[in-house]
Amino acid sequence: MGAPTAFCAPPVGRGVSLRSTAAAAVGGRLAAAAVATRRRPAPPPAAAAAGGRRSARMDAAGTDFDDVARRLAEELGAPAGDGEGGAEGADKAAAAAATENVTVGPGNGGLMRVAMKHPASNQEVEVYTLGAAVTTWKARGEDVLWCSKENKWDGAKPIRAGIPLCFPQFGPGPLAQHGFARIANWEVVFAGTLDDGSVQTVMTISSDTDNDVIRQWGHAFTAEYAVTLSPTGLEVSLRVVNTGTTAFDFTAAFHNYFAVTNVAESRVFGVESLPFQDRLADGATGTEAADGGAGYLVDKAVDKLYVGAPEELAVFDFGALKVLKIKKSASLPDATLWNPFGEGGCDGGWKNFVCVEPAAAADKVVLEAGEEWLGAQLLGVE
Ligand SMILES: O=P(O)(O)OC[C@H]1O[C@@H](O)[C@H](O)[C@@H](O)[C@@H]1O
Repeated sequence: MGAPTAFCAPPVGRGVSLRSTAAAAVGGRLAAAAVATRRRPAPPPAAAAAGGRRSARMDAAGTDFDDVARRLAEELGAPAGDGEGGAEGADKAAAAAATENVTVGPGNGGLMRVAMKHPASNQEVEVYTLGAAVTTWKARGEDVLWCSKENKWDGAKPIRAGIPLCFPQFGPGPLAQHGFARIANWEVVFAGTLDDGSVQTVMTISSDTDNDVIRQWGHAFTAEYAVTLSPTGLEVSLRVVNTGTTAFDFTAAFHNYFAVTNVAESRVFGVESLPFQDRLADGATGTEAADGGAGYLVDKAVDKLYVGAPEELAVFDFGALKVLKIKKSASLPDATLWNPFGEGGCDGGWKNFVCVEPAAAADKVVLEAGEEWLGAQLLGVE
């Protein structure tokens, strides 16, 4: 079968559109739901890639991920479609799938949640409008992402689970740690099935969003976050558009919490010999040791920003004999590796996660008026 090759799925399909009435959550809770079926809206017009970085809309053809996708699809018996729908019957099926595979409603703590299924590949994902937080991703019935048992689900704090979205500031700085994206209430603008059978939800925030911290940042922007399930795996992409008349800059990251059986028996591949900034040593710079292909063993606290990390990174969970793969866009040139390794850290569940976080952080992304930036990652599991 032809595995999807576009890293960022083409935004055409049928689905559930939830304009602000549905997403108009009070304190992050579901207030009302108005559901209609429509075509996925066109994205903002493409603008110049920011700061000379190339667009994150990458073609995954020819990468290991195509092999992952093919194997996954074969193993899981995904339909060998040629992507050429169009018949009336297929249209009806697609329309039905749009609602069958997507459920929108209150989740933990009554917070609004979009739950999506991709039955052909036996994957499920949950995304909350609070922080556009992907909290759960199940592949073949198993959790790939870690979720803290200490979450209160009360909207007061960012959700510690899955893929917190860090924007427009990664780490500490003038704004709250990791920026406002992970604590803002995002508006769902699309949730449904795309023409290629992928299942997607798209959420946005902008300078018009009613949020004090966004106002405090003071820049005119829109941010659109797309979460897509396809036979290839889970893809998330963040598009930021400067809608104002003056330039601004930002940093960003996908703060992946990968679930592992035991962090001390996990190895991270792709960081050997890379330059890094050590956040546990006031940002001191260094170069990671060569690991001879054995990977980085997470056997003590680590909080490093690798500068110029490769496009593909992986975590090997020896306990489960599982490989978690990340393919990141060139617009996210860096990657953080983090685990507090101890009860004194932020969460009692530290033994069961390792964070590998594609980031644009060592250098700020500069967006001139009218420009847009797109950062994306594709996660797979073997
Ligand atoms: O506790 P938070 O704000 O979610 O951050 C968790 C960690 O996130 C990582 O990305 C940072 O590198 C760490 O320094 C930080 O401790």
